[in-house]
Amino acid sequence: MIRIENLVKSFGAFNAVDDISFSVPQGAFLVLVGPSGCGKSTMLRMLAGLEQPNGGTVSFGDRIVSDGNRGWTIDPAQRDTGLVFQSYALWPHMTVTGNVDWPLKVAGMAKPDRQARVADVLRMLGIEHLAGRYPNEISGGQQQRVAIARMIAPRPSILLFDEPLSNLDAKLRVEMRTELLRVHRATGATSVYVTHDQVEAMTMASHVAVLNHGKVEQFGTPEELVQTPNTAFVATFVGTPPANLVPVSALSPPQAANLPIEASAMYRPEDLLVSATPVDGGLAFDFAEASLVAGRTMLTGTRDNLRITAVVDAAPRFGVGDTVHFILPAAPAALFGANGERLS
Ligand SMILES: Nc1ncnc2c1ncn2[C@@H]1O[C@H](COP(=O)(O)OP(=O)(O)OP(=O)(O)O)[C@@H](O)[C@H]1O
Repeated sequence: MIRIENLVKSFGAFNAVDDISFSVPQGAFLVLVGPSGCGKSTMLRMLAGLEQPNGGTVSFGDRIVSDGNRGWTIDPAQRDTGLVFQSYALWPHMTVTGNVDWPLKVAGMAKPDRQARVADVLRMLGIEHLAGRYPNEISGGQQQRVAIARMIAPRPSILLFDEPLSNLDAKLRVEMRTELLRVHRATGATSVYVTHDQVEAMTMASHVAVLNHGKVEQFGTPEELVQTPNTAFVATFVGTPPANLVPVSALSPPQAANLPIEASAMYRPEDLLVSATPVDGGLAFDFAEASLVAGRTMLTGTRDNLRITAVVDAAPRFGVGDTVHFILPAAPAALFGANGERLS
């Protein structure tokens, strides 16, 4: 189990991590997701013991490993964690085997045990045929597999990943997500995974912490975040495509009736319809783009600073310069106040 209580990390007067608390059970796949600068990497570095918190605690199981209130933290090497970064950071002068063997050697494992363990993890990552190659003789995706093999070889009980797939091309990223989850399950470890990509978060996580400005906007399962977003930020950050948020002041009279004028209404893309001709209660937007998604059409319109997306079974063909009329359901799926808090 990982328990984080009232964790704070400040750089000067600025709180990069601002009083964060949550816990996940053993075996969880926790994803920390949020926009650039929200404090994800700082959180992960505190879990790894690379950064000393200024307040609060981090516990692994029953053991407190960092205590910001008392000003101490257990050394990274003594925390039973493994860390993989975006850059693979393999040792260039060592072969794949040498790289994966190194942490076992440092841990004082006997040679025959090391050989067996290296063979095991190379097989687990599907890279046994690369054992004798040097890092500059293998691809980026293969290097990342080696980095992951090196991390799991000493059997850490907590696996920490900092944007591990961001250097890979789109197709490989999708394949590696599945691979990583397989490795996570095979090791039985608890994983913490940092990404700014909400799709990665929603497809991989058992638990998600959505961070924004050093705070947790919402903590929950991917389903909870999509079905019941607590804030306007979460509503428009998660989901493929994310929900639409329309200021009540921009709605047509039938939809706006009885809603507070300063609020924003949430509509799910799959609850909207589109029309090429004006419709009572419809909202007129400039056509922006359309694409096919699993046999349905995803259609986006823009107007001033507003953007709205519908996913529909069939849509007329629109071109640049056309007006699209979006038809909203009678009531929004959720309502958020001016400061982003959920009203209903
Ligand atoms: N050593 C440091 N000194 C001063 N400020 C720092 C330091 N490390 C991080 N910060 C600041 O703390 C905030 C959080 O940084 P962090 O790297 O944790 O964000 P992040 O969510 O991981 O962002 P990204 O997705 O861009 O990597 C940022 O505003 C950053 O500028």
